[in-house]
Amino acid sequence: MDHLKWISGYIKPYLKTEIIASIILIISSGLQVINPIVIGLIVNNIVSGKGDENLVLYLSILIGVTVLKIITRYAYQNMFEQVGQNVLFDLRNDMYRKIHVLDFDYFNHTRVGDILAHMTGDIDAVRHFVSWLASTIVENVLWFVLAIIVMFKIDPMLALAMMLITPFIYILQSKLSKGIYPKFYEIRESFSRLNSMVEENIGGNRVVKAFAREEYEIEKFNKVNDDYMEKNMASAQVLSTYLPWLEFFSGVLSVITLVLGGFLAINSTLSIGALVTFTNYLWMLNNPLRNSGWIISDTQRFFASSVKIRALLDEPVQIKSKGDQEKNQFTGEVIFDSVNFSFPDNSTIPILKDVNFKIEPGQVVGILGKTGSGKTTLVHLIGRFYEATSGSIQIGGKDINEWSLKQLRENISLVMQDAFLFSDSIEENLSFGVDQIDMGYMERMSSIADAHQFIERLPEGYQTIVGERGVGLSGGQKQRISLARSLMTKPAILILDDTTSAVDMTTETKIQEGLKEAIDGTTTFIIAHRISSVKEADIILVLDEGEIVERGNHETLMADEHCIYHTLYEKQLGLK
Ligand SMILES: Nc1ncnc2c1ncn2[C@@H]1O[C@H](COP(=O)(O)OP(=O)(O)OP(=O)(O)O)[C@@H](O)[C@H]1O
Repeated sequence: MDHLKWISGYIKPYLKTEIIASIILIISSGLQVINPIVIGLIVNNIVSGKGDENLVLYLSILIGVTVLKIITRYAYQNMFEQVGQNVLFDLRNDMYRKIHVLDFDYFNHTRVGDILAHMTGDIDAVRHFVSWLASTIVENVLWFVLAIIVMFKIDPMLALAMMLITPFIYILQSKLSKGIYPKFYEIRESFSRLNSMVEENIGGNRVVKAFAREEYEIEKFNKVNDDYMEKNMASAQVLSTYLPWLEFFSGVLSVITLVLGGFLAINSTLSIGALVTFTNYLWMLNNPLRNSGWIISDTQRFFASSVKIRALLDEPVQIKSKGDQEKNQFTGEVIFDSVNFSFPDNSTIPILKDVNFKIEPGQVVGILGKTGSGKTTLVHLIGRFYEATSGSIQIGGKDINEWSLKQLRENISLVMQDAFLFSDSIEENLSFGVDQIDMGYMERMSSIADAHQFIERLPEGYQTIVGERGVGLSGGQKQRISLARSLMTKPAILILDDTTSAVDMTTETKIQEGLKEAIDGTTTFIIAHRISSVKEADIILVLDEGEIVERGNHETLMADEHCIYHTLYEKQLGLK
């Protein structure tokens, strides 16, 4: 019921169409009652020897009703499909929107394949319910109820005899309903696993090939595929247990009509015409019974899919935007005051411990430290991708929570470790964060990132499509485009997370020279493993197991021969 209430919220904007379609559906179902009565009248006329009296009228009614039934059925099916498609559109939009507000943390725990399964199979189960299933349920219930009412009017005893089977039908239907729901839930789970596996294997196909693990992966896939097949077989098994019984009871109705109805007709308690009418109504009773198995199964599929979709839509967002939306001048001051951080799912393991620093606008900060020491996590806190567990962070003179997320992130450019480019033209990739494209500026930023020259050499220059459906780029080329993209937004704070790790030293020096001019006035955090990348920074922070263990500039840090920085410098120069 809860799921019905939820989906009715999505139907509400299209209530007018839904109501008109429902009225047409009721009329169409009502029309089903007429023809059996008319056929009964024709038969009675023949039996009583009245012959073709009113035959033309009766035949006209039969034809008229049949045509009307076709028209009304076409009309309401079309209208319900329209509502279904609109609901599908809105739901897909809401899910897509939700994906964009969910935290980094959600994606740390959720497989992409799961989300894709919700956005395809699950959402289609909902559309199927709104477009077809809901109206089929109403239609079948109407047929059944109308047939019973009319049958009671014609011959209460025969109708009552037919009603005797309804308790059995009810028991069968509720058993089927209870039995099939968990099966569908398991199918959806298994389908998500299957999806994730395909998605991971396509993404990681190079690793699979490099390790010659194709057979192993195929075997792994076969297991998941087997599981999916088994789950489907299990649901088919439940259906095949109950469907023959529903079929059997619908057959019993025919037997009752023929045996009891025949007996009553022989005894002249029931006219032949009434018996023929009864036999014609059998279809209105039989069909809902036969359909009920599929209807219940599809409804449970809708419920199982709704659970998945609603779990995504209701997923709590930890990082909420509290501030106002107006565009504020943003200075690049960054203050960390006793900041501690642990990941929500691993709250006992501290990742950052008592981090304190104050960075003035325009300063360049180098962050060094062993792998896993917390460098990336630290800069992720600046963009509020995670919330500090304790302590406070001030950006641009305000507590970080007082900025709206939009304001904050529009003023911060983060070049991530893995340079991700969209399957689009280079121009589109570069202008991702800006509203208006200024080609001159784009080329200048690309030159600073040492990307302009190689872009110009590509088949279609800035219009070249890159990524999945375009040309392939080297790791260093992707990094350079990604750096140019971040410069395009003229951020107050620029964060470069190992951005030049894949470029050679000469290119790195060239980029550094260009950056000096481009980032003038921009607070810049440079995470690096090479000392050459941070040597010229105003402040260098050395992290070790989440703590800042050394700080200063190149000269002051080099003064201490025993410090980590000094040792690292000598190692990188090959002196140690
Ligand atoms: N989503 C996560 N959930 C739990 N722990 C995580 C998560 N992401 C990172 N960690 C852990 O946090 C610690 C710090 O990771 P972080 O990525 O900040 O290190 P890093 O210094 O940037 O490393 P690298 O130089 O290799 O990029 C590591 O021990 C890592 O295992």
